[in-house]
Formats: sequence, structure tokens, C-alpha cells
Amino acid sequence: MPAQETEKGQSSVDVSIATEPNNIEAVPTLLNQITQAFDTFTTSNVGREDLLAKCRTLVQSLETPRETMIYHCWAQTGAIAGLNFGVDSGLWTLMAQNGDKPQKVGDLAAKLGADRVLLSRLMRHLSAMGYLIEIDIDEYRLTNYTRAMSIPMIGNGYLAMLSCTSAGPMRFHEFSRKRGWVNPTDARDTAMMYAYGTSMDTFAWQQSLGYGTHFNDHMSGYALGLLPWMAPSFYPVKERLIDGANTDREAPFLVDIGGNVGHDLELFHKHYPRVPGDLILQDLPVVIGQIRNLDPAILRMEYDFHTKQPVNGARAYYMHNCLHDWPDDVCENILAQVKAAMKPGYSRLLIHEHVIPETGAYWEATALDMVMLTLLSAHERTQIAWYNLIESRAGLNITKIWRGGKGSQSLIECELRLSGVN
Ligand SMILES: C[S@@+](CC[C@H](N)C(=O)[O-])C[C@H]1O[C@@H](n2cnc3c(N)ncnc32)[C@H](O)[C@@H]1O
Repeated sequence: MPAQETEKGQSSVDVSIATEPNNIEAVPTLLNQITQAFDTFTTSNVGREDLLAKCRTLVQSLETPRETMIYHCWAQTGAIAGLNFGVDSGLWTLMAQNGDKPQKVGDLAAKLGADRVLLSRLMRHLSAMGYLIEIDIDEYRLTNYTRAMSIPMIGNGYLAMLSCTSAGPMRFHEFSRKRGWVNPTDARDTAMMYAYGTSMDTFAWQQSLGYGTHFNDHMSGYALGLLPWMAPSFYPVKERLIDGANTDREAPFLVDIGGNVGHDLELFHKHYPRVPGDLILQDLPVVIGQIRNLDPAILRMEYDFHTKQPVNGARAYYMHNCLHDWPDDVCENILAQVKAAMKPGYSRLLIHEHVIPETGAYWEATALDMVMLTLLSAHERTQIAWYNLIESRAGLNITKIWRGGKGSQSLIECELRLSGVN
């Protein structure tokens, strides 16, 4: 078949390639590499991410462009519809409660008060996609993944991120065209706002649709299994924070700014149950009001980080995944509030975020960058971008960047510049 005429001009590519594998030449090498990576993984329990990446590349190499297109345009969007339905209707919770056994669609539909035909169609697609195990006609078992979808920290992220905001990435191209294909940096003009016709930022938008607590669950869930920043192999808390800390009873020790419902401070408290001074959690009033359970050792404080920081002279101010939500001009103001509260020669600011390498970036980090791009007109930062923001714009010193290993975020430790004290 000849090349097609398109709106952008004549395609130079013959249509026949659409039904040939994407990269068949890579398959033999990938198969060898996968076998080796699997041996390493099963003997030493390391290299799972590498093995997974190679398996994904293998699938993409074997697929044809036509199949990849159908997968993206039909299969994945249909799967998201079914997965979201499963969270919202309680299907995953019900199936997990029923245990690891074959379950009939008719019984599930009756218990949920859902249409049997509808449930049958959704579950059939999810099974075809590998998310359920088909046992017989209209009879399925959960996989480990769909069982985990009953856990709010896993399942609720789908409603917060996909049902509320996914029109941002889906219509990003249109937003970008209308803005002249430039890198967006205006927090008041984002692709998500454009797609939904709202002036609310992502956090306010999710709250307004009733998915604020789902987002909080997502925040607790995404960090599962990652090396915590306070692990001794990551950041030496004793040497950098506890030694030399003010031992007055009410001295502020660690302030988590934009700490959501407190999961990071709870983790810190588990690692260090006795530190000198208070652990203080700060977030917007609506989020503080949504806290379900919080260790009583942690003090709650309603606070808007665009305004004056009320806690002065803490040993450390910690910000996890907050600055990436905002472009540089807004971050400069947020950092100015922290800076004004820091005690010279004593307080440290700990910024816990990705430092994207110039090459070989990890897919989770680039994925988060796409979330920032399409929802918030913001970005994940490279080392150069961090130095530009923190040192050149905010006037703080970066003392050291502590790395948590491949795929993990880094801890950027900052201090006041002593020459800038006056
Ligand atoms: C991406 S989440 C990160 C949450 C948490 N630090 C973590 O890493 O799990 C950003 C947080 O910033 C909070 N936030 C947004 N705007 C804020 C503001 N103006 N003042 C204080 N917190 C804010 C949100 O409510 C949310 O909890």
C-alpha cells in the first residue's frame, strides 16, 4: 500500500511497516539478556527493575505499530475504565474479601447491585489484559495486582489521578498548540485547567470533585517499598540533625511542609522514636482536616506555604514533592518563607525530590515530570535546575545532595548562607 497523504504533508513511510514487528532484530539479544537477568534475580534477589525493563522492551519489540496503537487507544483506556469501576463500585474489595478462589460474575453483580452484563464485559476485558485470571465462562480469580487494588493506597490513586486529571495529558497537545508549543511555566495556566475549563489548581480541583482523600491515599501509596530518606544508608540523621540539636522541650525539631496526612513524619518517628524537640506536620486546612489516624507524637498545623512560615528556628524543614508542583517563580516565594524562618548556622532545609540525570533517566522520574508538565505547568528538576533555583534564585546554599539509589529520589540538604545573615 502506498504512503498516506496527511494534514502535515505526505508521509514518507510505506503503510506495510504498520503490521511488522517494531524491532524484531532486538529480540534474540533481549531474550538472552532476560534469561541472564532472571538468573541473577532468582539467585540474589537483585535486578528486578532491570529484568522488568527488558521484558517491557521485548514486548514492544515484538508488537507491530498497529497493535501498539490499538493497545494505547483502546485497550489501556478500556482497562482504566474497568479498573476505576472496580475501585468505585467496591468490586476489588468484595473479591479480596471472598478470598483466593474463582468468583462468578453473577454473584458479584448481585452483591454489588451492578448490572451483570456490564460487569461481565468489564471483567472480560480486564482478563484479556491479564489483570484477572479466567477460570470459566464469567468466572474469574484475582491476580496479586487486582487483589492489591482493594488497598486504598493502591486503588484510590486511580480515581485521584486518572478520573480527575487525565484530560490534562490527553489534551496537552491542543493546549500546547494554542500556547505556541512553548514549555509551560505559568502555574495559573495549565493543560489540566485548559482541559477542564477550571482556574483551580490540581489540589483544589481534586478536592472539589470529592477525591481529596483519594489523592492523600495515593501520596501514601506511591512511596511504598522505596528506601526511606531517614535510613542510615541514605541520610545520616544522627550526625546531621540529632547531634547538636536544641534540647529544649518545645524546640521544633522537624517541620514537614506540605506533608499531606503525615505519612513521612510517621515513618521518621518509627525510625527515630526519640528526638529532641517537636515533629510538626503542615498542610492546607482541608488536608489537615482529612487526617484519619496520626501518631500523637506528631503535631498538626494548618498552613499555606505561600505565606509566612510560623515555626521559627527548627532544626530541619523538610519538603517532599512540593517544589516540583510549582514553576520557579512560585518556588522562589515558597523558599523565601522557609528561609526567613531558618536559624543561621543551625537550621537545615531538606528537599526530597528527583534530581533527574542528564542521560539515562529512570522511567518513574520522567513519568512524574509528565504529571508536572500536563497538570501543573511545573517540572522535575535536573541538578543544574536545582542549583539555579536554590542557589541563584532563592539564595540558599546546597551543602550536599544525598542519593537514594537508582529510581529513588534524592535529599538535597540546604543551609542559609552565612554571609547573607544580616
Ligand atoms: C505532591 S503532594 C506531596 C505530599 C507529601 N509531601 C508527600 O510527598 O507524600 C503536595 C502536597 O502539597 C500540599 N499543598 C499544596 N498547596 C499547598 C499550600 N499552598 N500550602 C501547603 N501545602 C500545600 C498538598 O495538599 C499536598 O499534600
